[in-house]
Amino acid sequence: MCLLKVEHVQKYYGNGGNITKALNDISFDMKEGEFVAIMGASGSGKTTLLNVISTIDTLSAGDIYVRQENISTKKEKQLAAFRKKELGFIFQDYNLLNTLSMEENIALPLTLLKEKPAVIDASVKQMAKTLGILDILAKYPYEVSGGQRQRTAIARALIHKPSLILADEPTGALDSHASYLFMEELGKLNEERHASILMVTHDAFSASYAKRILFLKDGRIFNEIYRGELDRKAFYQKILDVMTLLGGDVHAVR
Ligand SMILES: Nc1ncnc2c1ncn2[C@@H]1O[C@H](COP(=O)(O)OP(=O)(O)OP(=O)(O)O)[C@@H](O)[C@H]1O
Repeated sequence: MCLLKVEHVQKYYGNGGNITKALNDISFDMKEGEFVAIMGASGSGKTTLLNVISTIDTLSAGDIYVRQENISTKKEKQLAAFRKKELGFIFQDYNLLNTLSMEENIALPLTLLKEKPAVIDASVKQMAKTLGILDILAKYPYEVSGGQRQRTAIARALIHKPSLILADEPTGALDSHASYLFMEELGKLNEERHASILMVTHDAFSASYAKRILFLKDGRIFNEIYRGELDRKAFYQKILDVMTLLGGDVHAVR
């Protein structure tokens, strides 16, 4: 079933003679259970695309449907409810709140949805057990390891069973080993729990865990590649090839 439909989306910043077309007629679909990465050079529109899909930012033109519901026409109050219920977020720095325990951090989406305390408690325990972080629930973010913070961020993104997980440069602040561990977790989430994931990244290694990659250039979809039957390493090589083609230089696409 179609989970996300992005139709002729445009986003302009500025006015008069000083307009930046951050998104210039973007259209694509995402099915339930897909894992899609968005790549492209700095300034190509990646974060803007994620922000309009997450309704954090408004569109200049076009429509976005989540499960056939047009989210571009909703009012702010409805949007807030939509974000809380349907979306899970994973940010570069994980955005865990230092004043909340790990348990409270994970529970946050359910607390915002005004779930009953007993339901919250059971869900958090279940999720923490799955991710192997049961023993740190009473601790605070600054008292645990980087890997445990990652797992907590994943638990929080999943606890309310969102339709779509949006990740913006989730490995951006991690070294290569931590990136590997994080992407293994995210990959498992997609493979084993069929989570639908849309991830912005500039990193070919992280992108190689996705099943499909959209390459943006100057606010447009410039290229699209599928993993198909390739194993992850072969897909990684293919991504590097496209990046070279795109930028003339791998480093130009960060
Ligand atoms: N709030 C804003 N006001 C004006 N211009 C903006 C704003 N946000 C983004 N832009 C412009 O829109 C374009 C796309 O920006 P965006 O942040 O989406 O790119 P990106 O691909 O995510 O880049 P990066 O990899 O550097 O994060 C850029 O030209 C940027 O300067």
